[in-house]
Amino acid sequence: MAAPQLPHEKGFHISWDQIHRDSRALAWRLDGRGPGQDGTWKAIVAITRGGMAPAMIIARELGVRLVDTISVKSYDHQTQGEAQVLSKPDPEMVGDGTGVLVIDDLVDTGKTLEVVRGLYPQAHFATVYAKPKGEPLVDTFITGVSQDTWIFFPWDMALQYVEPYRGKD
Ligand SMILES: O=P(O)(O)OC[C@H]1O[C@H](OP(=O)(O)OP(=O)(O)O)[C@H](O)[C@@H]1O
Ligand SMILES: Nc1nc2[nH]cnc2c(=O)[nH]1
Ligand SMILES: [Mg+2]
Repeated sequence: MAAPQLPHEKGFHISWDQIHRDSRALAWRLDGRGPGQDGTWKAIVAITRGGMAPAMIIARELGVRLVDTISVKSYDHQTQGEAQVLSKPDPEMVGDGTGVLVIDDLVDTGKTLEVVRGLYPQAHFATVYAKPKGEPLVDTFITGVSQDTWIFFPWDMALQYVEPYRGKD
């Protein structure tokens, strides 16, 4: 989990309940848009690690049983981040990506999707959240957030005590 790299004025804190609701909404948005019979999708590939949670929900909603992952690690250089593929899904299952849904939790700069799209040009790329710079790289997303927003996912957070607004009683 990369620490916020750019000055991010805003935080967008997502609960488990909200990521579940938004992932379900993405599933409904994707339903019937695949190349298969009745618009079905052949398989789902989750981009690790953030894409695995939405992918599980979408696979369950759309009845997709072929689910695999592509492991991608973003490096943070002084100048720019780049994404490196650590492991790939089963080539028999994925081929050029035809009928495959590639799922991630969010697209920010688009660097991750750019790399994966190069491998599977025929796949359909979907994320739950998108920032403006990454929007050209994604085919379907649910909620747009501003470029200066850092999205906090439930797996990155814990419930904690906060002081009363008016200080100690
Ligand atoms: O559009 P980009 O600028 O490439 O950023 C988007 C990617 O960054 C986050 O993953 P991260 O690299 O933090 O790894 P993780 O999902 O394993 O936590 C997020 O889950 C996306 O995969
Ligand atoms: N958690 C999280 N990871 C990111 N990676 C790139 N942008 C983001 C973001 O806004 N939130
Ligand atoms: Mg990720």
